[in-house]
Amino acid sequence: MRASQDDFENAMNQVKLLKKDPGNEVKLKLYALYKQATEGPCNMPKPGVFDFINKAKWDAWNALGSLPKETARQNYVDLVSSLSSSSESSSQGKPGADREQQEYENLVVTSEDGITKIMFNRPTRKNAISTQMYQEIMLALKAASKDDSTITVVTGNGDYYSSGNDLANFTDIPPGGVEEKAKQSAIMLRDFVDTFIDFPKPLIAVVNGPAVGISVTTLGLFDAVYASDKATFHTPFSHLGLSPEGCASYTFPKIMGPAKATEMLIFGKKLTAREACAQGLVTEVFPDSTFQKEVWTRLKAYSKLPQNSMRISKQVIRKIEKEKLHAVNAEECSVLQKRWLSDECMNATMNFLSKRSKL
Ligand SMILES: CCCCC/C=C/C(=O)SCCNC(=O)CCNC(=O)[C@H](O)C(C)(C)COP(=O)(O)OP(=O)(O)OC[C@H]1O[C@@H](n2cnc3c(N)ncnc32)[C@H](O)[C@@H]1OP(=O)(O)O
Repeated sequence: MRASQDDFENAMNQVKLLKKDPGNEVKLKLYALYKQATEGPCNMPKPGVFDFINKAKWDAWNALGSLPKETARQNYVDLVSSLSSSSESSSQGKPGADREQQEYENLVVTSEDGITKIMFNRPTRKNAISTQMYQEIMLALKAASKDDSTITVVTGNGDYYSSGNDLANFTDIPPGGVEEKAKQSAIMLRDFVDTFIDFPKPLIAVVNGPAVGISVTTLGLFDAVYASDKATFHTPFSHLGLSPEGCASYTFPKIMGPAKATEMLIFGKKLTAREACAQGLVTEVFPDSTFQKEVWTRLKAYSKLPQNSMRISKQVIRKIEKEKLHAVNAEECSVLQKRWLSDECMNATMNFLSKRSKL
């Protein structure tokens, strides 16, 4: 089977996750295959002999001759896949060695061009948010709030932005029983949402695919939301015996009006990206084929705007709401603490985990 554009884009993301530097030779090969796959045969003038780096790159690309774009794309995907598996097996052979370098298990966090990017990285679980991942997201946001970047971006690796709360979180019951679990979860959720409410810089969501549950509700706390036209927005709280969180009980009616918010938050209506944009939850929708390119070009331009001015403007825009949002968050968490103990919620969770239901 030929590698699709999605496979190619996933492979490009995978390269950033490699735990071990693959070495210059492999990096040149990756560069050449990438150029061939995206631009076709080498079309650049040959760099001078003393321009060592660009000449090495040119040589590698030129050596691919007239290799078809599709074959280059496939070879790129295959090469990344072989690198990913060998880097995984070598890290398994040296427990702890690579762990120190990788700060987060479920996120990839990078800082470049004035932008800190926090990428959910559990693609095989559709980026479902495990208990550990909630903690990591809070840590990453707190670090981003203090780093040199001007804006912070949250996105997902793979085909989903995030499928929301990992429903297996509720299977890890502490010695205090389910009541204790519900209490701990409510505390964690409150801290988690508070971190978004208090985030001091422009916070942008790059919604690369479907979003579910808490990954949708928290969008109301972002400053801009850019979505691929493949993204959908789904808050199936009633189906799960739950109630809204992420301050959506306040932000959604405010953003889209109470009637539209009811359809989403009570009846679980799933919105397309264009519908979510028409309702004001999404800032702008892009065709999936050009999504990453268009959004990152724009974000790079925004990131060059004066840092202090952007911070202060955000403060002015949000200040009036902060106290209200914290109160809403506290109330939602207290309601959910009881909901998690309800038969409706427990049955829905068990049905999903025993594979009897899906959204
Ligand atoms: C503690 C604080 C709580 C805060 C309150 C938050 C509330 C919410 O976020 S409510 C929303 C919760 N999310 C869901 O109910 C989504 C459940 N998932 C699904 O319905 C489906 O997985 C899907 C529609 C998201 C994707 O379907 P499909 O494309 O068919 O992919 P798979 O189901 O095969 O998914 C692959 C793999 O990942 C597992 N998985 C996906 N999402 C979750 C999840 N949210 N929780 C746990 N596991 C998830 C899925 O079970 C598959 O696993 P395997 O079968 O073992 O491969």
